[in-house]
Amino acid sequence: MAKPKPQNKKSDSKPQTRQPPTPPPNWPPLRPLLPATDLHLTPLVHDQIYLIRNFLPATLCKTYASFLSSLPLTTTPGRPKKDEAVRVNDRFQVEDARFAENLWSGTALRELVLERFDEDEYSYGDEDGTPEQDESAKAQKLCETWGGQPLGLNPNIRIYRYSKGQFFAQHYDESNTLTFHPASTPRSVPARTTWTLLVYLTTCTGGETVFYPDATRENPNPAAIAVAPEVGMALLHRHGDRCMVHEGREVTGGEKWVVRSDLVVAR
Ligand SMILES: O=C(O)CCC(=O)C(=O)O
Ligand SMILES: [Fe+2]
Repeated sequence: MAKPKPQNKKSDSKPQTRQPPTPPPNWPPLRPLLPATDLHLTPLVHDQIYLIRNFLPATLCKTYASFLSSLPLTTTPGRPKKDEAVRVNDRFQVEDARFAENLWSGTALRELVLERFDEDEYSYGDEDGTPEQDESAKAQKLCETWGGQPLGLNPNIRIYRYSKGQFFAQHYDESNTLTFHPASTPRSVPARTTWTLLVYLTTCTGGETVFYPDATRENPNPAAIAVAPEVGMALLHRHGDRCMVHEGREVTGGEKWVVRSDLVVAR
């Protein structure tokens, strides 16, 4: 059932500004991993939500959840700022360009996003076109899908732990502008975030990430789309102007651990 829409509530995806910067933690290596060839970017809602199952294997998720629980997580206050969504979880936030780069290039993510972003639909090198036409059509589709040329992940890394009773109320995720320093070049470039990345490290009862599609004339009462956290699954969803209203449903059993970043594209 569709829920009433929040009144422009947003998540606070901006990095902290007033506190002194948190030093990057000594993250465990992102190993073992499944090769990109064993993984798929599966559309859940075309052009809006993609899933990558087994993005991180269960053993690595276990290592991470236990490592992350040693970090100084802070419980977000129940009372948000005026235009922020109610969010009750324990959280750790850090600016860490190196970890963001590892999560992008050191895993299958970069390859899936850049090469295999529309596997089901796009057939590279089929009989209908020359290789050159295919390349330029693919490049165009890539920029359309991701909102620009993908550069990497937002160094603003957020870790969430939701225990029983914790949740993230309905909101939109905003696009943020930033100056991005791709690992491959010595220069920084103007960039912006276009998609949210969530990586679930655990499964739990409740705690689904639920999306509420807008009503249309053809479908005035669209069903909500609930994604139950799966160990090691990554979810990408479009944010900014075309973000779907979504929430993190209340966890009713177990703990939900999430790593959050955003896809960064050239402006
Ligand atoms: O934890 C979830 O399921 C959703 C998190 C979310 O919406 C956010 O980080 O903006
Ligand atoms: Fe969100």
